[in-house]
Amino acid sequence: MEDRATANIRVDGAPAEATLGGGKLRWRGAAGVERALSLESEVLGVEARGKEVVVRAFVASKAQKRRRRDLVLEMADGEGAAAAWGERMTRGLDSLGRPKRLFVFVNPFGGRKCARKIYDTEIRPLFEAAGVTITVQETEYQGHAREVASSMDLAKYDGIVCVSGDGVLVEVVNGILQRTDWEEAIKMPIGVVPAGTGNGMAKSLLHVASETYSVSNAVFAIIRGHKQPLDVCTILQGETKFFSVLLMTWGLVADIDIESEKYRWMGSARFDFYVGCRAVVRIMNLRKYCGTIQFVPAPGYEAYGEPVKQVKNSIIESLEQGKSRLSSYPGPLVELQASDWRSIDGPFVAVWVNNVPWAAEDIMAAPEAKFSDGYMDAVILRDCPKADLLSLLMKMSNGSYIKSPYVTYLKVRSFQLSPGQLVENPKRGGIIDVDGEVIARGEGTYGKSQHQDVMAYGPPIQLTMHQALATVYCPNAIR
Ligand SMILES: Nc1ncnc2c1ncn2[C@@H]1O[C@H](COP(=O)(O)OP(=O)(O)OP(=O)(O)O)[C@@H](O)[C@H]1O
Repeated sequence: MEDRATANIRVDGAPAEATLGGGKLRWRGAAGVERALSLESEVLGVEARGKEVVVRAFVASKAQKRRRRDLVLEMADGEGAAAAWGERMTRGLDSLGRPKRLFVFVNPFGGRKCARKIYDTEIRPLFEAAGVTITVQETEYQGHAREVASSMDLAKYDGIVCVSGDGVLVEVVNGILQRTDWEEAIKMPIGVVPAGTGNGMAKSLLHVASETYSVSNAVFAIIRGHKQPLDVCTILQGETKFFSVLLMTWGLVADIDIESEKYRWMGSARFDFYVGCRAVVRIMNLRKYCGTIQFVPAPGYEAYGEPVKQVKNSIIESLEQGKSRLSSYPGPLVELQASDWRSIDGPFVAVWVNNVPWAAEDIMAAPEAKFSDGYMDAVILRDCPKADLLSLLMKMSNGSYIKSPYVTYLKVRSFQLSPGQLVENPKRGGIIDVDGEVIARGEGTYGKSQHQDVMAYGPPIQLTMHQALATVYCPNAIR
């Protein structure tokens, strides 16, 4: 859109002169006020209709909330001018590299069970206005998104969208990485539209780009098609592997979260109330877990912990074994020296390892986390007087809790958790949760007898980062 075009038009019945150039459509409105629309950041699509050009816009108002608006330009020079302007603007939009064909997962059971309604009322109309061809797949059971992502014909689509919580996103990443063509497949951009109870990724992407957290802003980010590389963490225990893009939690927050599951039937408001009460109960009867963590610190964090004399580097061993079997993604190929490792011994109140800043839309667990820096942000809480703990948890809503003297916050390349039993009850273990799913439960924890977890509680669980392995749609260039 280097060249400039002008035309006499009528907008909302009032005559005006319009200019098209530099990626902007400008015109003088009825009161003589100059108006402008940016093709890149405000226009969804364009259509020539007889003598008219309809510009489907999504504009930010003073209150910052974007709204749909159709601008109808009536061309004084008739149909030929309308067709030429329609084509010119369409060429301008096409040059932006926006996705045209999207595969959309909708989890009808996500969050408050209204993802389907959100899709019909808020999401589909925006995609339609942008002329995006959509293929929708409702997820029918747990693991369905993973299955589909592991076998679908990706050549038919420009991107995959998850209208869900973080759970479906994680399934899609895991499904893609189990493909034999994973190396190419993982380049497929993935979009997230928040429609679950845990929407940490959508919140992180919108917040870092200074966009308001909303369904429509998340959809518009996908339509605009900006992309952001995303680190993927391989979680490994022996032969068992799992890929994570959000966070691992052990101790306090995992306990509150998982023990609250059984009260889900109560509905969201009472569920939130229950989580609050549960948090207070957990603080009153604060649990501390034995265990050890080991890590390879990022540059600048070498002073944390104690040097480790002997590390059995099973990360590399397991990944090397995986490589020889070929096929799916083996995990990152890292060369870590034994001398790089440091360790911290328990007891621990909580350990959280994060890839992105927000763990949910109201919990900023790792304010320093970056999407593709190749590091995890580890948060360690070893002890904290009960009197300070509630206020510390409250400050998780804006991330300021990391300033507490009881919190250790550091960036690491690799991390190993050897979870132990409760200090006050050696017969009882804890819960390890990755991206909202329990991966290991110790003896005596809630749900132990009902579920077979993917990993065992006790043996070391290792986390290693693969920098910028995946790609997500984001609102605009992220710092
Ligand atoms: N039709 C379905 N029935 C049951 N489970 C489903 C269905 N579709 C998806 N799931 C599972 O629901 C889980 C959570 O999905 P999602 O993250 O979208 O919602 P959520 O409300 O944020 O859930 P959670 O709070 O458990 O994280 C995923 O593991 C997914 O596999």
